[in-house]
Amino acid sequence: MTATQDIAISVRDLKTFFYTNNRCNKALNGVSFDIKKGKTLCIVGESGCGKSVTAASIMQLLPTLSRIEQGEIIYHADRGDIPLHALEKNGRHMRRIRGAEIAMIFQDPMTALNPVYSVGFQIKESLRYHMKMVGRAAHQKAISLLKEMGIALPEKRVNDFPHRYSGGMRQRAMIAMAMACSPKVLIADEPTTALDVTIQAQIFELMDKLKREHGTGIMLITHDMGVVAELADDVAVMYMGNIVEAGTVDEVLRQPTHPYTKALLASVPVLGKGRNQDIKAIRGSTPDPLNRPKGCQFADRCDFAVAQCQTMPEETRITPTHRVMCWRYKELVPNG
Ligand SMILES: Nc1ncnc2c1ncn2[C@@H]1O[C@H](COP(=O)(O)OP(=O)(O)OP(=O)(O)O)[C@@H](O)[C@H]1O
Repeated sequence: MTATQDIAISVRDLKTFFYTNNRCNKALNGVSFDIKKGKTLCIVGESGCGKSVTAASIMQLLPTLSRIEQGEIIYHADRGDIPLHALEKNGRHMRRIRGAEIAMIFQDPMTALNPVYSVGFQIKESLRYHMKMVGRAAHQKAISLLKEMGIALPEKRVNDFPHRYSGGMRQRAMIAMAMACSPKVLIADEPTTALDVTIQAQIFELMDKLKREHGTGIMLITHDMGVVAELADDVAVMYMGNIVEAGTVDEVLRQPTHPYTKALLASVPVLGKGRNQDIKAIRGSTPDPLNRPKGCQFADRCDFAVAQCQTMPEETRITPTHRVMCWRYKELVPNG
């Protein structure tokens, strides 16, 4: 078990729903996890399972047609616990926390960078707003952040506009901006999907360094099990708005228990195993979120489904850190 002082954000039984055309999509249907200080939590799962909605719920950046229906998001700040779910999303308190104490990086850096201002101006604006740092001190800080992110000639590059940066450099600039105020938590939503693999590796190395040297708690959303193996301390596997399995990276990758986790792992090639490995795509597709099956959401695609799976499985703890939502988990525990 993790001591409370080691947790940066705890999410408990979070339910976030979308309301469109008088219909309700239970995008998050009771999600619980912790983002620990100085650790990386990877959230994995297929498209539409709720990864981005989880991030948007924490940041209080949900679209207008959605809302948090139930549950808690507690930010354990040095000054005390702050219930983020209860803060007004555009209120002063949330604006002070967002970007400064909890920062986010996106797949597309232009989501965060404004094309009409220089990169340096944007970093300095964040330093001014959140840290009251201005003038020469802010300028020097912007340069040192770009340098820390591995941008060559930062004294010159600080004055460039984002369009003069390459894709990888923009991503670094966005991380520099996110890190400007030394956030306690960094939420990264598929931050390297659009980049080539060498740049991808450099960005991940950078994030790992931030975690080690600044004690930043990282929540990394990814499709990529290779990235999980490389970077995660903890893993949460999502399917249709539920965390179906969670645990330490060793538990989830070495002893996957939920049929969905097993299927996800079987669907990716393993480096070093050669060309003849048995790679299996997960059969079927995710159900219509507006017309969900009654019980286990994965049952229709599951090779182990039985009649009991027509009712929603309870969450069971296999170890203090490893939990699973599957009626048949006991039969499926490796060596179990
Ligand atoms: N702006 C929106 N309006 C209506 N429904 C939405 C919106 N954004 C997300 N949803 C719904 O919420 C659910 C969760 O979506 P979410 O974007 O979190 O998935 P995801 O796991 O991040 O997928 P991806 O990997 O494709 O980004 C889906 O059913 C999706 O259709």
